[in-house]
Amino acid sequence: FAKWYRRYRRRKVFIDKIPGPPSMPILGHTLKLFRSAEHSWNYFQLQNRTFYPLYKLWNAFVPLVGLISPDDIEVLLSSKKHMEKSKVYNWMQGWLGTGLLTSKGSKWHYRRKLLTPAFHFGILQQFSKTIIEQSDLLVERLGDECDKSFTVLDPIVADFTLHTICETAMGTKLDKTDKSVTEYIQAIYDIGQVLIHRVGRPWLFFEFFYKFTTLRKLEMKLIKILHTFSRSVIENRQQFFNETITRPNNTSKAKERMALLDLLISVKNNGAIIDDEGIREEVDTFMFEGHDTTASGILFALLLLSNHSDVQEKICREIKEVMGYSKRQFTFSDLQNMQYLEMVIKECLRLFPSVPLIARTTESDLMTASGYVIPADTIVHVHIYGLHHHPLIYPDPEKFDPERFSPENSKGRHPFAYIPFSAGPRNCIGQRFAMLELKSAVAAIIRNFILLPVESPNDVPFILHFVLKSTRTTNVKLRRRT
Ligand code: HEM
Repeated sequence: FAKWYRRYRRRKVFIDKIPGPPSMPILGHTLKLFRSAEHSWNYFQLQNRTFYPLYKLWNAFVPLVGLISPDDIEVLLSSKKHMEKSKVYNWMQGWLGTGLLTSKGSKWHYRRKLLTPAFHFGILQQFSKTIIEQSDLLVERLGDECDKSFTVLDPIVADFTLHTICETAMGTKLDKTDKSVTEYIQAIYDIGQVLIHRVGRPWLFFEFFYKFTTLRKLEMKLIKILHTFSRSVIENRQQFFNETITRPNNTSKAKERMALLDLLISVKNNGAIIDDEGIREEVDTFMFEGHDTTASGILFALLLLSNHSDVQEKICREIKEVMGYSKRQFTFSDLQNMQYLEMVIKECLRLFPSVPLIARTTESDLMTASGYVIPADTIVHVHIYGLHHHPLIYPDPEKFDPERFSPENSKGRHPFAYIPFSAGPRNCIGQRFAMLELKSAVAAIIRNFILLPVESPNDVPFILHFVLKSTRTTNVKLRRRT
């Protein structure tokens, strides 16, 4: 008890030093904070706007602070010591196991080193053909929506990103008519809701209480749907792999050119430390991270563009400069040459970062650049959305202005002031893949359609979720571009 009390006192001194409302009793505060996922999103936003360089949530019993200053964020994210995610990520383990997103220590090191080559520049070049083909299919699908009073984009875009990640990283073509695809996308949304619901109910933090709830039963049902889907993807590829690749090729050169699932299967076949369950957890991790985040990025980009016809015109002009009057498909290098489009996507991810909040648990005391000593075992939030919208960092932060990312205007920006893909050793392994997919989809859509507004991006009602989500669908009007 004496040890616990000493730790509590230290945390209390730290928490009391941070400006903000007085710490509230945990239950009252939690009920207030988590009345709904929408309410908690607004509460986080308020904290971000009001306090600088850091804000506090909860109290010394469960110390939780949020960093806002880029200098402090740099100290945390670039540290090799504080790489462990916060405890909330553990609740994803029923679904994702300890895949790359949720693992820690030597397991994370081994897997990160193993999987990094699967996102090498050369592999991306290989994938680009599939990504561009899928973008053309997306355009074909959207063609049916032209001239309607509005189109709900969410299911169409989620379908595109799931097919793209499966056909590239997993080497598996999904059946367009298969119902399990829509079931899988819905299950990912629902499991996010379940986990967020749990975060807001402190009594459910205890496994003993949680395991008797209907929420747990729902979680188990969703996990079954998710695992059945990912296992079918693995079996499919394993069969193909065994039939076509008879002689295992274990050279590092061969591994460099392998897509993610092939790499995992070949490593397992060659007796390295990964088993079927290990492959399953990585497939689940990459299918989730690799489709939900990019879908959110594309949806918000299209919403923004529908409200900014001038930016659509500039993208069009750039496409003409790169392609001339040719109607041929884009290539990897065409997309690489579209620099203005890249600035637009970067600005979209500033305003609507697909992963709005990340969290770590400090392993030992952490001295921030602003002079606070955050005690060990504190949950530390990096509210990426709050950082990207902070008026001290971005003047007129709500304005959509792709020129912020021109080479001249980017000069001198703090490297940790813009972190849609996080930063440091645990940054997003799929960021180049994501940029390529976003560019390909947006370029193909703008080349073929004029987007007209149905709603404003300024009043999207967000909810607290792992991926940036609104309570509403994303709607635009599509007209064929002549
Ligand atoms: C617009 C799209 C994307 C955004 C904004 C994004 C953002 C992020 C962020 C912020 C993190 C850090 C998470 C944390 O610290 O908790 C992360 C990690 C990760 N991302 Fe992405 N991501 C995107 C697309 C992708 C894609 C396409 C893939 C895979 C193909 C991917 C795979 C991963 C993985 C596996 C991790 C965990 C890395 C590790 O901990 O070592 N992401 N991503």
